[in-house]
Amino acid sequence: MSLVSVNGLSISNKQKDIVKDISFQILKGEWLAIVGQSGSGKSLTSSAIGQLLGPNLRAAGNVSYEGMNLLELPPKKMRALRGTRISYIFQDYQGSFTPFHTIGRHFQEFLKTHLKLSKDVRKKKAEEALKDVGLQPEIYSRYPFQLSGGQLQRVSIALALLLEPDILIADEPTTALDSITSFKVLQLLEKLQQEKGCAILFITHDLRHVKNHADRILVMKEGEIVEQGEKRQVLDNPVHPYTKLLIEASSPLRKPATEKILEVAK
Ligand SMILES: Nc1ncnc2c1ncn2[C@@H]1O[C@H](COP(=O)(O)OP(=O)(O)OP(=O)(O)O)[C@@H](O)[C@H]1O
Repeated sequence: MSLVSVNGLSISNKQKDIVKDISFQILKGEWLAIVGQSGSGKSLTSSAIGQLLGPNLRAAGNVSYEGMNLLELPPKKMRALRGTRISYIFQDYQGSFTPFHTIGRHFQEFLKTHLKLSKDVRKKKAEEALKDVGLQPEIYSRYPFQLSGGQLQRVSIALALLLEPDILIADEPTTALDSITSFKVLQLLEKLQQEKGCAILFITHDLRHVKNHADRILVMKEGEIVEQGEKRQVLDNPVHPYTKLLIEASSPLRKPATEKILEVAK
């Protein structure tokens, strides 16, 4: 069942279209990965869904969610949806935290904005959420700089999932983490996704993560979707030459076709 339906989305600045008339669906509870070369428009696409584009960019088309076009939603309504029904986590998780506020204060303020609960209940909810992402309750009184990258990204996952959103948009959430920590964070994300039933729109460069976790894949190149389908179909029988190159380049057993990739990436 479709949760979000993107139809004819274009993103442009004054000079040109950067994302060009793309259409795709995010299905309820699925893990949809967007892959593609740097600059292909993955992040802009995910930002447009939550009206997070920079002021010099314009999105046209339709992003349908529960009968609304998210592109045209008044900013106040969009802010109310973000964090509750549609959540984000980013590569730059450090930037999501105020350095001189404890982790507990981040939870307190987030919950205060969205729910009417007493301070003690908010604290209890925060500690439970920390436990869900494998962190000790003591983390509540720590400051962001006292946590490792992996711990901090877990906290941002806990915050993003706190109000059980329908969709979590994860824009390269593990790029800044070492590979073992990335692996653990993504395992955790998949476990929570299964428990809570939310869909994940996952932006990544890394086909290994796609192989491990995605249900479906969208391949973007130069602002267009060149291929989309079920994971196995796309990985085992890629149709577009660019998808074939991406897969070839990510295979540890084959010599990366660097020259060809550079040529396609031009
Ligand atoms: N605010 C902006 N104004 C103008 N151009 C922008 C803006 N933000 C991004 N771009 C350009 O739009 C293109 C797509 O950017 P986007 O960040 O979506 O790419 P991406 O596929 O997510 O890349 P990466 O994998 O490197 O993060 C890039 O060429 C980028 O330079």
